[in-house]
Amino acid sequence: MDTRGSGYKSILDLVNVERSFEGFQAVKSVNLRIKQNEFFTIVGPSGSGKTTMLKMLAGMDQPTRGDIVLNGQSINSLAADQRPTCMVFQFLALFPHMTVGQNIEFPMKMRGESPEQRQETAHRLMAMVRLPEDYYGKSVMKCSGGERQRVAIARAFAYDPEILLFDEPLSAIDAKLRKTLQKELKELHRQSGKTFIYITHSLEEAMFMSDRIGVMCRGELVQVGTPEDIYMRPRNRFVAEFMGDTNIFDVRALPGGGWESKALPGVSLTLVPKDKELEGFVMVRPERMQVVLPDGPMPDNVIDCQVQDKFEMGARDQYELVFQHHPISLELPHGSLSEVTIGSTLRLGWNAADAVFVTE
Ligand SMILES: Nc1ncnc2c1ncn2[C@@H]1O[C@H](COP(=O)(O)OP(=O)(O)OP(=O)(O)O)[C@@H](O)[C@H]1O
Repeated sequence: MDTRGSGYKSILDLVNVERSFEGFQAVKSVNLRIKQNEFFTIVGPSGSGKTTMLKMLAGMDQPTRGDIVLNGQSINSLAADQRPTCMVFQFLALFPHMTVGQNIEFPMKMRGESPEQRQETAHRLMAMVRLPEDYYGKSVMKCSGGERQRVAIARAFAYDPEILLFDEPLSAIDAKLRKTLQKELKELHRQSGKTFIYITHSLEEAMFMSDRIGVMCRGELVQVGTPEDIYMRPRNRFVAEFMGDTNIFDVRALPGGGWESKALPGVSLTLVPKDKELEGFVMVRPERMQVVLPDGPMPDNVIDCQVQDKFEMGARDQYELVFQHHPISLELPHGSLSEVTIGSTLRLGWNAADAVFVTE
């Protein structure tokens, strides 16, 4: 699939990039154009080829076919240390016997910068990643996980790369600190003007941080788009289901008008087809389902469901229901339906505009 697009300045172009391991294609003919200063996130199930992609961009692995083009020049044959990229890992490769300052200064030392120059830059980078000034002489072994991650990010910036590559940098960090670091990384991206390419298993993190998201499945880049595109306008059923809970119904146009679904027998549906399709699947996100009240507005589609379970998820409540035997998901702000009991009947509905056509 060609997801290169046009009309903007790209820093990195992947042209038919493939990587095979003894006949097994871990990455299949990927075409992608990454914009300068973009925050681009790759998501996908385990084994879908995300790390293999990132390693090829870093020069730690080579494509078996295709070209990686940086600022218009192929960099396939450039070694990792000659590329303007730097990788930040989940299990950060800091030097344990060194101080925070020495770790951050390492790339500058390799470049032969003077101790004064190095120290000045190290302090500037420490301030940038919000490390206290007196941490300069502290052993990294005495830093917390979050502080070490900040040291690793500061050191990555000390290489002064054009592109920073992040392989799940926050996955080993607890939820509260992760949220803080996500905000800081986003701000760092904005301030630095560098291009970030990021891998995460957290869809929430991807949605929160990225300008665009690329979804991988079995080595293929199946969709590239803004977080809203990917969540609300998934290209196929895999992306719809991977990017969050969803209701999926098979649908067919009826000869006399209206639609039917095997999943919802006896219900005549109102839908707005994409591209004059006569059958396929539609997706309705659980938060787009509405509870139909006797004196409230009537959505285009209405079904009576039985409540099977309720899960309180902080600010949101999730409900599992069934229409006959078909599972239905509903998500509401916490406390919206305090009187509903398990086993009771709830009238749900959705508007035609909230049902998105997806291919198999
Ligand atoms: N050096 C290798 N030799 C053989 N197979 C490999 C090698 N590296 C990766 N693979 C295979 O390529 C596929 C993609 O691996 P990759 O690590 O890129 O996936 P991933 O999407 O990053 O997974 P995860 O989310 O679990 O980290 C997997 O099936 C993996 O076993």
